Amino acid sequence: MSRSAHPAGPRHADVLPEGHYSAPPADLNALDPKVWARTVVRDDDGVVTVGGVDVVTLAEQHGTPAYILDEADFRDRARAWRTAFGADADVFYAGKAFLSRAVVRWLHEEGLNLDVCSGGELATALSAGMPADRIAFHGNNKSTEEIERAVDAGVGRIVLDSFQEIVRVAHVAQSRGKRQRVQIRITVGVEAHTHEFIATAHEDQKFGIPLAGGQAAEAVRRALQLDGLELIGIHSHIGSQIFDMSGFEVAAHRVVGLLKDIRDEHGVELPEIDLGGGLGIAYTSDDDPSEPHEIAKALTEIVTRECEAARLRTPRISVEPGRAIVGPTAFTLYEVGTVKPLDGLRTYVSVDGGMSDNIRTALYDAEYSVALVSRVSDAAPMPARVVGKHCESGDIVVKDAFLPADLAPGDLIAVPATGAYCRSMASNYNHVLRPPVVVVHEGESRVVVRRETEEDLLRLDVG
Ligand SMILES: Cc1ncc(COP(=O)(O)O)c(C=O)c1O
Ligand SMILES: N[C@@H](CCCC[NH3+])C(=O)O
Repeated sequence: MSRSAHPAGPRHADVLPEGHYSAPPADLNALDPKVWARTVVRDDDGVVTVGGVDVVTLAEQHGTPAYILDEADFRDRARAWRTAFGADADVFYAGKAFLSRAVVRWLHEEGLNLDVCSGGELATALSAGMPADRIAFHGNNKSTEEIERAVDAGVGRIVLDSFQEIVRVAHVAQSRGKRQRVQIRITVGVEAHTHEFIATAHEDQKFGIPLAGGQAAEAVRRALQLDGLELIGIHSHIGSQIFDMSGFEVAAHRVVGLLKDIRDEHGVELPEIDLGGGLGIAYTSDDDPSEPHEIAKALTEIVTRECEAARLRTPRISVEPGRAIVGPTAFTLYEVGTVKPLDGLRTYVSVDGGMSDNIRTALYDAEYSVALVSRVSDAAPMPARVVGKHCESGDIVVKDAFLPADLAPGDLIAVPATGAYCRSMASNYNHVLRPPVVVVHEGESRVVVRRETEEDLLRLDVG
């Protein structure tokens, strides 16, 4: 790594630029355990290590940018969810957050189930040995071919999302002489306290069947009549990156209300209720997420209380955390390419990736943290913006950050909490190659998803 001198010029502003800046952190070299994977520490020589491997070695061996995933942390968090919910509930990891065969094996070993939402995720899950009966198949527009594959594989449940799908799944199951276990996803009319694009239980959006106007009750009526379906429960997912449990409380109240109506109308008590995922994680030191045992206790109490009030047997609960398991377990390692101080504004730090490896900042105005990880620095904090290499001014990875004023090309910086929805939403914009996922564990690193190559891109271009 070369380290060239930066041009003279203001490297820290007296007046902070517009944005979400608070006072600079007391110690820029400190790594807040809230946002970093659990085995991350700074060595005596100032270099950050994770899983016992230092970031300079990781960059040399695997290149940058790279997603670095802490296996021990992933397993710990998965196990904590499993233990918190206990034997009377099921935890389905939401594969959309990040899925690879290694992840599927860890989930299997740690006793979790898996939520998939496309044929591609289903194929990954099955190819890595996840038993089909522990897979839930989601999606608001599953193709007939995807439904056939799911039914043929014997998935444990298909979550029905529309009236058309009720008929399609019943038809496919019946044509195979099967009875497919299904849940119906409903929208309960909750405005979750999160970004508009990731809230999913208000009525004016594409997911689920509205409770309002009796549509959900009608969907249940139809599903109960079809021989190809075994209706096992009702599903609700209210959104993502949520800290406030009150949305789940309202959702549980309304789902249980529907279970009661079903009992009264059909004389059937559906045995399961799925409250989806959506639990928030810390992206910056300002975020305070709950622990899995607190979430499990709160959700179980809400459902039990609502069922007692409705004189229903408490159904088996399932949840679908994605971000809360994988999000904190990884960071993205970048090399600084250019450092551009803009007078009276801030310093633009360009890295070798960008919106193609993390679209969340551009898409949701998401906030991230960042730290210099290849060395320590005693330099003053400078207001900075970490940007990528794409031909797009919105190509921002970390919008408002402080980095040390002596930051220079060749330094390694890392953005924590990028385990969820970064690799899984990565693109090839500008034909930039998607980074690898490197797993670190007990002093070893290994690639579980390799870096894309130009040959990969050219192979797709058959014209
Ligand atoms: C149905 C369903 N379940 C689970 C999840 C996982 O959400 P999160 O990663 O926020 O826990 C999602 C995504 O929002 C989802 O749509
Ligand atoms: N992809 C989103 C969340 C949507 C999750 C799936 N419904 C994110 O990065 O926050």
